[in-house]
Amino acid sequence: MIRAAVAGASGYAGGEIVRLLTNHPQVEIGTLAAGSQAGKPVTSVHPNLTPLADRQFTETTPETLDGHHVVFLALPHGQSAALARQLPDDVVLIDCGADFRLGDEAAWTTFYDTEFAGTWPYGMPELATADGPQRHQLEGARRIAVPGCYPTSASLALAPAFAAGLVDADDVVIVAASGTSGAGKSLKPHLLGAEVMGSMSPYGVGGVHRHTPEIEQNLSGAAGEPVTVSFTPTLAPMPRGILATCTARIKPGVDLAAVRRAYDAAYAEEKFVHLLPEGMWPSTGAVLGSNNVQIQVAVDAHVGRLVVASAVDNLTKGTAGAAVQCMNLALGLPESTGLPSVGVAP
Ligand SMILES: NC(=O)C1=CN([C@@H]2O[C@H](COP(=O)(O)OP(=O)(O)OC[C@H]3O[C@@H](n4cnc5c(N)ncnc54)[C@H](OP(=O)(O)O)[C@@H]3O)[C@@H](O)[C@H]2O)C=CC1
Ligand SMILES: CC(=O)N[C@@H](CCC(=O)OP(=O)(O)O)C(=O)O
Repeated sequence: MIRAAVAGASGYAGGEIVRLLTNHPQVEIGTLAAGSQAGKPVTSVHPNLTPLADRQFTETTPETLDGHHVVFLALPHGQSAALARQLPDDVVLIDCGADFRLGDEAAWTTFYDTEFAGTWPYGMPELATADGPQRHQLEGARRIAVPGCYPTSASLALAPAFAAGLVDADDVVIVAASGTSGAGKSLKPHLLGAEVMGSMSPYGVGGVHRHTPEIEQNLSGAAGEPVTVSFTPTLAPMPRGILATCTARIKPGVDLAAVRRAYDAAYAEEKFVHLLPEGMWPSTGAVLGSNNVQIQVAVDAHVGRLVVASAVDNLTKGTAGAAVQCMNLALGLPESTGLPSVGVAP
């Protein structure tokens, strides 16, 4: 059995990792570490985790995380690097924070207020590049940076078009709506029930959201040239889910059939990323609780733009599902082991 620990297990991302691990046939759940909730019963924070009713959160130290094959880090940004440095090299460390996602130190410094910590292999197995999906970088890896939730949705939506050379690199617009769990569970006055119920609002507007450089990094890798994007996130009155609507200027002569061929080639063999049949459009409800990504494409010939919509559950494929998928790849297990490919509906 693989012994796995989770730091930040009392948070939304950590709780979702634990939920998935309870259904993983080859994982034994070890330390569940927390901050302020250390010492409390696991089910006092995550009442859905019934099989762990006799477990308590422990403190987060290198000692409590010792003795595991895998350690998941689901801590606030900037807190993973210090802890990671104190854990052994041979442990598989999977970081759900942003600390090790970016390759460009200048981009990090522009968008984050902590010191640049370095770059780990990026945990998006299906991400298209000119040489095919990048999952081979994760096979046998001992350090993996799990993508942000918006970058998961937007990058999987657009990367096949860039890898196939169907769109221009300098005219990409992404507007994405996220459920409130994307913001974590610490108290934020603008996220009280009264503020978000029955209301939608953009935030991080004007190219300042920290996921902008992460999306650009992913799409530039697919395109083989620098890609710039205009990204606007929106808060939606729902607990989970992201719907990203992405558009890009399409190259002359590219039609819908060529677009669908490119997306089919990228995702036909993928278990979790699905190009929907023509006429169906992604919805957050259809991917809820699953590791799936739904994608649909259209060509708006009137303005010469490719339109791609994608839906993910921000806590599953957007974080914890990707983390477990990466663990499977790192350890040589079948990639989908323990991961739900069927959502809950309605
Ligand atoms: N929510 C999402 O959809 C996504 C989240 N992520 C990333 O995952 C990480 C966790 O996010 P999320 O779960 O949403 O955040 P939460 O605020 O819900 O959880 C944060 C976790 O970190 C713990 N923690 C905070 N400070 C400390 C500390 N000093 N020492 C030990 N533990 C500490 C908290 O413990 P306690 O509550 O006990 O104090 C809690 O378990 C972040 O880096 C986030 O960016 C990535 C993609 C999507
Ligand atoms: C709704 C909401 O607030 N979402 C978060 C993104 C969550 C995410 O993907 O996480 P990382 O912080 O790990 O990059 C935000 O916009 O900051």
